[in-house]
Amino acid sequence: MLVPIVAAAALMSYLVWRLHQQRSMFKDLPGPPHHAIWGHFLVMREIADCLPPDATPQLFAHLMRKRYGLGDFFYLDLWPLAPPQLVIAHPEMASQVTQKMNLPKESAIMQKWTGHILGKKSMVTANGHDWKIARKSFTSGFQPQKLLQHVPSIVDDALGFCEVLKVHARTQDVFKMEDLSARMIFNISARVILGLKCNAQRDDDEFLELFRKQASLAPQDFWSRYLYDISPQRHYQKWKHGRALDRYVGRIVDERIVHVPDEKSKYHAIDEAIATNRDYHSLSDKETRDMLIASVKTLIFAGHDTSASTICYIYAALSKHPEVLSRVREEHTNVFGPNPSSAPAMLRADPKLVNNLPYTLAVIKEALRLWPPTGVSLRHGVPGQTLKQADGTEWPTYPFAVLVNNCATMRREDLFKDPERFFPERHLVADPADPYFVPKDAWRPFEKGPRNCLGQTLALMQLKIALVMTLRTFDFAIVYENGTYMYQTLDVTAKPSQGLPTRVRMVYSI
Ligand code: HEM
Repeated sequence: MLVPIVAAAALMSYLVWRLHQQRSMFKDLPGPPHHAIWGHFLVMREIADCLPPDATPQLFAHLMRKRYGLGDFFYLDLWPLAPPQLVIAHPEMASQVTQKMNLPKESAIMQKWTGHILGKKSMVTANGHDWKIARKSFTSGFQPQKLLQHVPSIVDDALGFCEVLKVHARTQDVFKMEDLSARMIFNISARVILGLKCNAQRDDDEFLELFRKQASLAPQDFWSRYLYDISPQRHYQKWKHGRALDRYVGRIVDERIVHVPDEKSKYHAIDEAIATNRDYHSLSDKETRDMLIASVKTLIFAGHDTSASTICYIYAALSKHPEVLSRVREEHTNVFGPNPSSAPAMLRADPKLVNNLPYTLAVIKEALRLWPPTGVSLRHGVPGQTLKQADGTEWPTYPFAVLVNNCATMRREDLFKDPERFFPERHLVADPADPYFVPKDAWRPFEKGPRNCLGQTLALMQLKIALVMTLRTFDFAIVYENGTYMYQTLDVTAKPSQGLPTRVRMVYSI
């Protein structure tokens, strides 16, 4: 009887000591009101209560800054459920973390969210050698010049999307735009990256289904992202679907290794990566094959998920801002002529036309500012690496998880005048004296530095093409009912709530 009592007392003493040690770490650090026992849990609960339960936590930092008048950075004590955190909400400080120090990714935590989908050595979560090899292998396939050659096939996939929209326009039903746009972008990604023609837009495509099964097993709320998943059944499902996905992608990779396109001009991103590794490594090497498989999964998943939500945010914003819609339509008429059905042929003949759409680009940028699909870069502090303020004060990055919260930065009033307003014109202002001028490094939905988004040129290109193909042909009505509205939910990345219920009407017959 005595042994369990002593053991329980020892455990209690240890926990009290740990709690004290952990909470005192925050004594002199800037942050919201701190509780000696609860740390910042009470603050977190207060902020979470302002939002729907399934809202993405990437907005928390913005709301916290506003409510407690916090500065450019602050610390959060969420032990024992989450690691101690340093939150950054300022462009210059974000640059220190992502460019100057280039702090390593917080791989262990990120893998809890995405490891079963993308693999342990995914380019997004890996550090050091594993990251370098993957990034180097795929960089050339995403050069702007190389991507222009894919414009005709992107146009074809966007036309397929229009065909499906036409059916919805005829039936006047309400459908989930996020699902439809994800299917289009999935087709585009598979073609551009792998030279693979999928039919995700109309059928239940096996490749897309495998991804979706894995994504549905990702943590769906804030805390479960940090907690260990105790369900053996879910572990089994992750393992089973993961193996099926790896086999599927492995077959595609093996096929491309054997059947290299005859001309370099026909290379897709996977062919560029294989060519790079043919020069430096043996392609039969398991490590190289695993890297190719993990990278393909990462590129397809990271690419289609984020761009699909962005299209939704743009349609939602345009449905509320007819003046912006008129201006963007006018730009499309100026570039492609009055007949919307001329645009596909013109783009196929001259892919560079996609670079002549400054206002369309400004619309995309404004949607990404207000609703970034991945608004936080999660890094790990390093001993000796400190955050420096303009007055020379230094603040520790270690032992904290460092959250570069671009979502909060891009809603700052001192950086973006009228931050809650959807105002694409701000991205066209060149005069620094203009109050709407966007300061250097303040717009960062693709992050900056060596770990910035590899696919940003492709993302912007496919978004512009999708908008050219749809905006003059359809009117989009966003139909939330019973007092619901659009916000960003947490579903691996941030997605529009309820998949963005939409009804379309054809305004031009194609
Ligand atoms: C609107 C669309 C997109 C947005 C907003 C976006 C945003 C981002 C952000 C913020 C990061 C940094 C993440 C972090 O620091 O943890 C990132 C990384 C990455 N993105 Fe994107 N992305 C988009 C589309 C794409 C596309 C189309 C692809 C490829 C097909 C892609 C591939 C990647 C890859 C491979 C990385 C990891 C890069 C590295 O760590 O070296 N993304 N993206």
